[in-house]
Amino acid sequence: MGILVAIEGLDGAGKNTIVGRIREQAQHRGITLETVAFPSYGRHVTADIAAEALHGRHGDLSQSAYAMAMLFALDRREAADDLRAALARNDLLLCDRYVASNAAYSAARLHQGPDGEVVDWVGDLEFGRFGLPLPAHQLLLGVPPEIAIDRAAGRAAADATRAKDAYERDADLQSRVWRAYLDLARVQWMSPWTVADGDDAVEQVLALVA
Ligand SMILES: Nc1ncnc2c1ncn2[C@@H]1O[C@H](COP(=O)(O)OP(=O)(O)OP(=O)(O)O)[C@@H](O)[C@H]1O
Ligand SMILES: Cc1cn([C@H]2C[C@H](O)[C@@H](COP(=O)(O)O)O2)c(=O)[nH]c1=O
Repeated sequence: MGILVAIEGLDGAGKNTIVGRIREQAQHRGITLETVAFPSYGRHVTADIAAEALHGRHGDLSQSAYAMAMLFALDRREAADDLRAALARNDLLLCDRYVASNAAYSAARLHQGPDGEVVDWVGDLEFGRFGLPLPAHQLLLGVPPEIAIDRAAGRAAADATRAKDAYERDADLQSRVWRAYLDLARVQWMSPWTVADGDDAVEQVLALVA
């Protein structure tokens, strides 16, 4: 039975890049690993509708923080059996975004803290009612908004399929999400957290299964 580790961070922080580096190092070290990214674009309709809403479709759907969080939560609920199976056959299951993304973005949208109503609602819904596995560890990529926003802009300029969505275009929201993530890490929401980047992030994750 393996462990689930969630990689969290801002849009453009470099989560996908770090996950790739951890995968490469895990292979060298004989650690069995699977990775999964949320939202599950192209696999679950809930994820695709959420993305479409953040690109201006589906009327006023994206205006509701709770409606958006519910779509992201239902996307993970559909993946729950696959997550448990991946945990059973690997040392490490690495999630590029997990439940804490919902907690951080929802809290930031609603101007609430880590002890606010929406963070409790996300935890109760996803870990309680939906029975999603708790992460053994949550790693927040220590990349602040001014850097993450630049990286997301560079990516959008280089790749027409990565145009910025409503969350990525909102610099104030990104700053509040950063604060929300730091708060979740400070209170060690749901499981142990660390904040790291680059080689430190890679080594911290691999040390959990060494
Ligand atoms: N350490 C780094 N230094 C400079 N650029 C980086 C670094 N890590 C990632 N990038 C670049 O920043 C951009 C965003 O990286 P990436 O796609 O890994 O971020 P992400 O956190 O997965 O983003 P999102 O959540 O928005 O999908 C990419 O163009 C990537 O090449
Ligand atoms: C999984 C998840 C994501 N979000 C937010 C975070 C991003 O701004 C968008 C889309 O995610 P991507 O990594 O940029 O593709 O959705 C969220 O609010 N809640 C979640 O659970």
